[in-house]
Amino acid sequence: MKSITVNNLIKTYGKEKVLAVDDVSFDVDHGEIFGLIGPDGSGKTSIFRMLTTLLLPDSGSARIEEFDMVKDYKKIRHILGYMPGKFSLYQDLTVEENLQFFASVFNTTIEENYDLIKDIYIQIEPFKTRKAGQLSGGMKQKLALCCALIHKPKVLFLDEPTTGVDPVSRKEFWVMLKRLKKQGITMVVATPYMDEASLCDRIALMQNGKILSIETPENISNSYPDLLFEVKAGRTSQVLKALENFDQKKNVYAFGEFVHLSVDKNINFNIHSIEEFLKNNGFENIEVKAVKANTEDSFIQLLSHENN
Ligand SMILES: Nc1ncnc2c1ncn2[C@@H]1O[C@H](COP(=O)(O)OP(=O)(O)OP(=O)(O)O)[C@@H](O)[C@H]1O
Repeated sequence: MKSITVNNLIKTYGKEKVLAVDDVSFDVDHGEIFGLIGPDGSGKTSIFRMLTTLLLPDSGSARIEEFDMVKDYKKIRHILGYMPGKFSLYQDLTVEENLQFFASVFNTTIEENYDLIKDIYIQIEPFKTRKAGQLSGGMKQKLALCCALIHKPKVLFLDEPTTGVDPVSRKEFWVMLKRLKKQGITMVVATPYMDEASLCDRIALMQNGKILSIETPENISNSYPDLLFEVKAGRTSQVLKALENFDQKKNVYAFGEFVHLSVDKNINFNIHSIEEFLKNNGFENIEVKAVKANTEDSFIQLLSHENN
């Protein structure tokens, strides 16, 4: 049996029937970290709200462990933890009071389940008398995770858990998630960060309420269908503008300090033609290298394919 099974979920909003989730199906194994990746408005939060029993679907079904999302919603609430994107904490309560509150909602105590949160809680324990509203972003996030874990859930939903958090805290957060995975907890994580996507076991790439692909990060990169080049020649914005007019380009976009340029694999293509083109357009110190696509490149490719 899978930990989560989702079948043909559809969700619309309002009289206009805005289609937020469009026939979405996927399943998640026990102890898997499953990523939902997509731009704002692609439907991630709506899926989370349905699976955490806070919102009814128009149609479709889902099971969390052995329970039906609609019929068994009360049982599901006992076995899932939810860390919503916007803060779930009571800003005027202290760190310890927040944790006690969440424990009492589930008829448990901090002591009873301390083992599961220990590694995370010791990092914020020195501030246990501080109000949650006065914590840094990284500490708030650790407290929110402790609160979501305090009743020992089997399944954990994390909606953009690292948005607005500094890079060091983001890294630490993923170390914590990997530890929870070792304890057998199933996790579904929505994130807009592509480097985090590659830390998931499998990822679903989403756009306009639909899942475009579900794959391991490695397979997503390996199945990239085009040739990909990394280009540098001075100011990225100028290189980008020039390469927009490169005849053989499929996609061209900024990628950190580089420009990434993709070209159809099936045409007879010589890498030197990129350098020549840039030289003819007045660029100097040109560096061009063939590179392997990562998750972000694959996502851009899938999106452009969908939009054409
Ligand atoms: N309560 C609502 N009423 C009307 N439309 C809504 C409502 N909630 C979401 N939507 C719309 O449904 C679509 C999907 O939104 P959703 O919040 O699920 O996406 P998301 O991927 O989580 O994006 P974000 O990260 O911005 O929350 C969007 O077009 C959004 O405007």
